Amino acid sequence: MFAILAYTVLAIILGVVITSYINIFYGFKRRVIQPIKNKKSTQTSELVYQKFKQAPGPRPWPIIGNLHLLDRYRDTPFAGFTELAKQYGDIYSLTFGHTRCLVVNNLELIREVLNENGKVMSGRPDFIRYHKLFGGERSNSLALCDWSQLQQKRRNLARRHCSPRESSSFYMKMSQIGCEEMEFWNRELKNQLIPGEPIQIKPLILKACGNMFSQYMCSQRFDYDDLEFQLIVQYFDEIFWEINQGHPMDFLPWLYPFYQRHVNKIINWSSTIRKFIMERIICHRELNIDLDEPDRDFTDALLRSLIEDKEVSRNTIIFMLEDFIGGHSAVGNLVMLVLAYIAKHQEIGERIQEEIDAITSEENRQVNLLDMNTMPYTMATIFEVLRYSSSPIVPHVATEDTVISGYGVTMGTIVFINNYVLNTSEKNWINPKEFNPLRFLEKSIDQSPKSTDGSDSGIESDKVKLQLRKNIPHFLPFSIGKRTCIGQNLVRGFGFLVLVNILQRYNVSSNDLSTIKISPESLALPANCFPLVLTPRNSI
Ligand code: HEM
Repeated sequence: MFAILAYTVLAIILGVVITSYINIFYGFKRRVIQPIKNKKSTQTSELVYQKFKQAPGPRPWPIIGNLHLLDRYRDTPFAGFTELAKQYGDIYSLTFGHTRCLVVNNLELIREVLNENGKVMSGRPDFIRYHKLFGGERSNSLALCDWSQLQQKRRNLARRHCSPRESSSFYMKMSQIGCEEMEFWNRELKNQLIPGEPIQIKPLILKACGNMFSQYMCSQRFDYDDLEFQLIVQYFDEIFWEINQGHPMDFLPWLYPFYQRHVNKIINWSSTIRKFIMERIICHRELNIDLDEPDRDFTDALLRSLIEDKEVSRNTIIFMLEDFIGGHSAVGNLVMLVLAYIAKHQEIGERIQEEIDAITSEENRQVNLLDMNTMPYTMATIFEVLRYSSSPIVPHVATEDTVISGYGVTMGTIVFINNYVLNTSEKNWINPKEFNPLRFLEKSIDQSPKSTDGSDSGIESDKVKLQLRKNIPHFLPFSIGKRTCIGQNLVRGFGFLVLVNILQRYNVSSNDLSTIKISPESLALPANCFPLVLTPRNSI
């Protein structure tokens, strides 16, 4: 009896392994057939079909494919991809579980994928976690859905409000909201701060960012001691961390039952957030919308589109608000990282404070968004954090068979865009391992003598005025192409305001630098991260 059972189990395991291998091997070997112009033919329209091999790569194993190759790089998969590129070249294929993957490791290839082939490379992976985070359906999410007409519509709807142009009325609104919120923030901090003692500052920064986003998009702010608000800010932060982590379940979905508790936690975070958005924001706004008046904010624009456009559903707008309000976690985590690097390199904080003081000392005022262009070192520090943390670009998926750099890419292939290699390569940066904001600065074109009215706040180094380097082709923190980040102006604007308003009033340091643990390849910090010491500046 026992022997029969053992043989049956063995036969099942063998059957699973063989089926898995056949499946993986088929994906590994499959060629892509694409039409090309017939060079011999005199008729320009005549097409012939050519078979394209997939990019080279290691032979996959049954069940796991090539996942074992990244075992050493669990926390730094893109460093692993960079290592593998030394063996297989700048473009290579892998198999994770049963899924074919392509990794591209230089700027030309990245452009070929995201710009030239954007139309067929704009899907997203079908991970279970992505569905669970968005009410069971990842197409509800702007960042995790496949490309579609609805997505185009959602992006257009969001663009005006969520990508405010410099000196537009939306930009000025952002500035005002950010500055006012930092006044609330400062009062709250004073209540909590014990001089010289470290403070867990992350929740407070996230609440400030959360309020900036909800005021900007929904004209609504919440008290810092509002328990529901505190909870959703915390849950958004948990989700930001979660989304930035890889998970074995993504490529081995049969592990799902073993991670049921984790998945339930994710479902609870996102459903609590949605309930909050529904009850505390949308419900009473729906009653008050006046279609004859211009839109006050993003929520008005969404509610208007709900009434005017049959394709837009209530779900669409709830999830869009969730996506965009949730952007505050990215900004909060980014600011925390900047503060961490300032705690590690005190001279960086001092140089930012020099820029702040040059602007504010005469007029004794808050820094606002109009000051951003005269604070190049501050912006360079934010960019250096973006470079140094090298936040990964969300993976893309080929929605049709296509060809990249002469290699066939089969439909469903997940494409990893290795921007880590761009950010860390000695070909692109001098001494890339060094944290140095100056790399984002260059001599100012305007070398006019420094004005004497105190308004010139440009950092001077050996009497040379510096300005921010713009359009560095290999620096792509927000990606390029069809699915580029919609929130980048909000990141720059609100991130800048939070940072300068903190440094205007406080010196930032740490009593124990060893507590500052920063994971490479990620902007996300754990919800419970390091404390910092905020010391009021003498001049304030
Ligand atoms: C430091 C902060 C941020 C960084 C580094 C960042 C970076 C990125 C990157 C790399 C992508 C993927 C682009 C691609 O797949 O090619 C992306 C997508 C996206 N981001 Fe951001 N982002 C940040 C903050 C924000 C904020 C604050 C918002 C909204 C308020 C936002 C909204 C979005 C959306 C909606 C997408 C999806 C666009 C699409 O797939 O069509 N992001 N972001």
